Amino acid sequence: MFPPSPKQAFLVLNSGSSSIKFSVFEKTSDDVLTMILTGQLTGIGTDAQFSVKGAKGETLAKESWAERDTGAIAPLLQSLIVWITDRLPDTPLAAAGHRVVHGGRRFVHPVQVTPQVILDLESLIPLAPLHQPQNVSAIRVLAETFHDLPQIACFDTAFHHSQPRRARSYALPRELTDRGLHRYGFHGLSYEYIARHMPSIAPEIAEGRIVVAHLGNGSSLCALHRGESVDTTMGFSALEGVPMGTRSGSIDPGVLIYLIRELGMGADELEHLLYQRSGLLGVSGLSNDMRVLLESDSPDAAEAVDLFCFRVAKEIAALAASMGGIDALVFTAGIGEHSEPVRARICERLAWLGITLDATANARADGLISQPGSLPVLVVPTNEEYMIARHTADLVALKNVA
Ligand SMILES: Nc1ncnc2c1ncn2[C@@H]1O[C@H](COP(=O)(O)OP(=O)(O)O)[C@@H](O)[C@H]1O
Ligand SMILES: CC(=O)OP(=O)(O)O
Ligand SMILES: [Mg+2]
Repeated sequence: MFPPSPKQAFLVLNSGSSSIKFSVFEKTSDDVLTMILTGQLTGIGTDAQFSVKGAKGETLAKESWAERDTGAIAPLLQSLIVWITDRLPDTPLAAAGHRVVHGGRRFVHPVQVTPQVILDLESLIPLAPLHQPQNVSAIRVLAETFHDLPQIACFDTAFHHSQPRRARSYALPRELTDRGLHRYGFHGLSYEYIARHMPSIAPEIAEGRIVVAHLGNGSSLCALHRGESVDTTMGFSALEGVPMGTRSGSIDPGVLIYLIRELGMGADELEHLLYQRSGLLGVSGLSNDMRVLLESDSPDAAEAVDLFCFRVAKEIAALAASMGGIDALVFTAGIGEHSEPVRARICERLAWLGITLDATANARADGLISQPGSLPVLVVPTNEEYMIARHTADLVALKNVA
């Protein structure tokens, strides 16, 4: 008999465009990962707010970090790391795991970060300008703080690697496809978490054809068959697919040619328009936050919500067509998990697919929310941080890097 391996702690960072989500997990000798604290730094660049909860949901911190917020992510990350390390349990920190949005063609599995990996990730910044700089920044700040701490990069794009070529291709000349101008897909850690947990949540449908709607500030949908990604709405960048908080979603490329030629827009202006000024914010002229739009009586806000629901319903049907049918629909992420009216409106549009929601269950939003006899519709909370911790712990154990 080998002695049980000692406990290890893992720090997880999920750095987004305007927020950093973080968690600390503890791994016990039986390889179980338990979250011991989780928090977020939101509103970066406007009015940073810091909040942390413990394992039982108790509040450990709720502070305004507005006066240290210059919009730059590195100093905020340094403060965050100081806060976390002061409260780490006795368990030694074995590694840090990061969500990295774009893995390009090279990274199709989690990898240990090396100086070369950092350079490779930096070269992918143009493909994910809203996320990748923050992801790389988080890796650099941690490397400066903990010189010898192994860091593992886990990619949003990796889970979609299983897709057939036809789902990953654009109808472009072959030489451009061969240069990497193809569809990658994102939110893979979220879809992987859902796919892994479906067997325990709904074993009778877990191996079937499931459309997962990850609706948050960034939104995409994924067609899962036998637990693998076979198609998804985001493509080369995190712009394709449904409209999002501030992103346009799919748009006729002719519009872009028009904007360049007739309105004289340059690449930076176009990027800012499509990533930051469009989507729910652009249509409503009010906010990127679905909660604000649902509470507003402005017709433009109502139009933004309607456009969002219409486009999500259309993509659900499109992904069902990709799989030759659909056995279940799953809602997840900020809007998917928490917005009863948005789920109801999307599902109303899909009555023809055999979907009828149970209004009481939809209000409760816990597991199955459809009526008996309907195509099953579920709400499943996602947990990208757990998935990152799992990959990080597995890679550390495999390589014995800690
Ligand atoms: N109760 C709610 N009703 C409607 N929308 C909500 C609710 N709670 C959160 N949201 C939406 O979820 C979004 C954040 O989702 P999240 O998955 O955390 O996004 P991201 O990770 O992309 O930042 C917010 O912008 C907000 O619009
Ligand atoms: C890829 C992406 O859109 O991520 P997020 O939802 O965190 O913005
Ligand atoms: Mg997210």
